[in-house]
Amino acid sequence: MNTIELCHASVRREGEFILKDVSLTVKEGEKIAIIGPNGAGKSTLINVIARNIYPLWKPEYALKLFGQERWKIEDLKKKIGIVNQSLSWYVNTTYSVYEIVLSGLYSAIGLDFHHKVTAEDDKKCLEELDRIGITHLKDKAMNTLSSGERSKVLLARANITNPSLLLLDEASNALDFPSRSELRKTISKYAKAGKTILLVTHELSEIIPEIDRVIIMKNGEIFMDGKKEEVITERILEEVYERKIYVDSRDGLYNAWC
Ligand SMILES: Nc1ncnc2c1ncn2[C@@H]1O[C@H](COP(=O)(O)OP(=O)(O)OP(=O)(O)O)[C@@H](O)[C@H]1O
Repeated sequence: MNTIELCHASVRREGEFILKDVSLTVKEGEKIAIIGPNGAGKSTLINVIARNIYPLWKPEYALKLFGQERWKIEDLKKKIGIVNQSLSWYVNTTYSVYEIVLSGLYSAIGLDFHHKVTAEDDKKCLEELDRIGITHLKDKAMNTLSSGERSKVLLARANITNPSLLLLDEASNALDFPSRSELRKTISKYAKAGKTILLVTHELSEIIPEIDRVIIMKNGEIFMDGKKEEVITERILEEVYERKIYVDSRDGLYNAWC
């Protein structure tokens, strides 16, 4: 089964197309990295898939998720875990880390009087905090955390429903070296558990060995989509970024600089 079938998605903002007729099929269990210059449309694509943004209507436009076009949004949200920079702003509140992670179960940001927290929900939250290594932050207010700590909370929140699709848009924002390494290991575990993963990143070193497909976006379009070894080359990256790029790889991980 395909987890994502997106056909002919276009998004226009302020008179400009920021996504231009993009089509994308992702098979169940696939792990994909999406790279490309700033402003290329990566986050827009992720937001279209998460149904946070609705593309221009045209007869050929379609978005099927998990084989279905129509979804009750609350059911869909439980199947998709998302980390992005907008969420990073939204969670910057006086809610505690525990409340923010737990509220992922209810597709909310923070707890409200109508959220009935069960013992099972509490257990899931504590497990997730432990998995990401942030149990010690449990009672801290979100607006007192460092950026890196906030990124870890978002990752825990994204996974609390045990979603089968993870959309990770610059999830490693502000993480230090050891935390990045931990993040790689965590994503690797999610990958081995069979989850479908779309990882948007500027850091090629985050493209874990389990990711074998890489999509490059440029100017609102898919510039290239293929096997990691064929896409991450100096020649292709130079064409995309329009400058001299050096690529190195070690132990299955890549690094690029210019
Ligand atoms: N609401 C909006 N109104 C106007 N322009 C927008 C809006 N949202 C996005 N854009 C523009 O669309 C383009 C694509 O944005 P998007 O965030 O998808 O890029 P990106 O590839 O994720 O970039 P980055 O790597 O910098 O995060 C950018 O030029 C951005 O300025």
